[in-house]
Amino acid sequence: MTTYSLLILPGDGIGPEVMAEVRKVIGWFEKNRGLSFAVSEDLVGGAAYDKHGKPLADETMARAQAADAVLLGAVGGPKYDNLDFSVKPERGLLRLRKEMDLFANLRPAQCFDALADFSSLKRDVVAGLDILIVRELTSGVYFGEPRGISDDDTSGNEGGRVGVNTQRYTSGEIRRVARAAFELARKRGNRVCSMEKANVMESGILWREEVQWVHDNEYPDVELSHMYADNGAMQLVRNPRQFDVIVTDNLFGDILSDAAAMLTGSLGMLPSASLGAPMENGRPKALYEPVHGSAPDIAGQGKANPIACILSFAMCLRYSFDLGAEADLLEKAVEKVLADGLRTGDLMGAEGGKPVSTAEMGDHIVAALSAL
Ligand SMILES: NC(=O)c1ccc[n+]([C@@H]2O[C@H](COP(=O)([O-])OP(=O)(O)OC[C@H]3O[C@@H](n4cnc5c(N)ncnc54)[C@H](O)[C@@H]3O)[C@@H](O)[C@H]2O)c1
Ligand SMILES: CC(C)[C@H](C(=O)O)[C@@H](O)C(=O)O
Ligand SMILES: [Mg+2]
Repeated sequence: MTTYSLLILPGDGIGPEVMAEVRKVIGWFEKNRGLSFAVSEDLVGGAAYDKHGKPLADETMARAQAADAVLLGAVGGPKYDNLDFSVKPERGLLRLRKEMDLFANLRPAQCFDALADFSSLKRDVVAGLDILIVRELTSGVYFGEPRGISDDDTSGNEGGRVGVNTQRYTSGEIRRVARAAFELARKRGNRVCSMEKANVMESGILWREEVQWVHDNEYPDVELSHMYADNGAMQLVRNPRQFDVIVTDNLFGDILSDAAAMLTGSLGMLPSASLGAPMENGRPKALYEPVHGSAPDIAGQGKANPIACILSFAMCLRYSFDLGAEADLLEKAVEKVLADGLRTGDLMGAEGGKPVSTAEMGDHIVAALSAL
């Protein structure tokens, strides 16, 4: 029997709360489906800073590199907002992404039928929505050099300081994430829309040209369109179902995926997979995490929606372990509890529903797994 090694990094705020529910799901698959996971747990973000004085210890980084897959909750919180930039909780997450070279961040936004009335958009606009944002995750303005804050403003204007970040992309970085998007599109609706700002940024011009090059040379069968990212944001809200796969850079992908989250009803619904190149065993380097953050406003109150984190584990089953049937089952269990009207606070609207806590939602999903 194959044993899959999983490193769990719950992190901060609601991270540990939602990850506890994923643990229940993992336990269910071990007991009922004969799967075997070697699960270990470690610290990231503020929790790691409290213990080690940095948001990711080198030993944790090494364990992440060695694991078959990493599951992460969330990092950050007001307690750490005034720390030096180099040790902020978010730097721990960015180090994992960069050093594991997780260049393709898959952020699917699906609207479950039971939540179509709950979205801030009309049911007609979001019902049946199933789009996939592929966000480049290891380059762009998040990592470009030069960067920093200096006293170099010589214009004579007040303050005198300058903040600098650099948007930088190479052909290779663009081509590899474009390939990931085209591959995924072939398994879905066979359409890719690439978003950048080629009208104002040279990096956007290169992005457009390289995505087109990959298309023309390697994926001519996939339908490709290009859109400016600001228009893309508008189109996502106007008519999101026009899209199948969206491929975009690190910063635009961050923003567009939060916007896409609200199409599904709540940020608490959106999972993600961050994938790199295949390891020796053929599996991609991978980290799975909800799109949402540590939600300090509701942390410690049992209010967090664990579905984004649980669906991230479904993505882990599918993309790291090739367990598509198990992933489908878990997604169906989520669909069932939503159809049964169970709602964490973020999903409670005028149409009502049965209010449940984080732990109760996890219990119901596990019960649904047994019932399906
Ligand atoms: N991947 C990550 O770890 C990640 C992602 C985004 C933000 N952050 C960090 O989290 C902290 C808070 O950031 P923020 O407030 O901008 O974003 P956030 O995603 O934490 O919260 C935004 C809003 O959504 C709600 N929300 C988020 N997840 C939810 C869930 N599962 N269930 C119910 N409601 C949920 C929150 O209560 C809040 O009102 C910051 O330190 C930020 O840097 C971390
Ligand atoms: C916490 C932060 C570093 C992160 C990002 O900006 O990538 C988050 O917003 C995300 O969407 O995963
Ligand atoms: Mg974000």
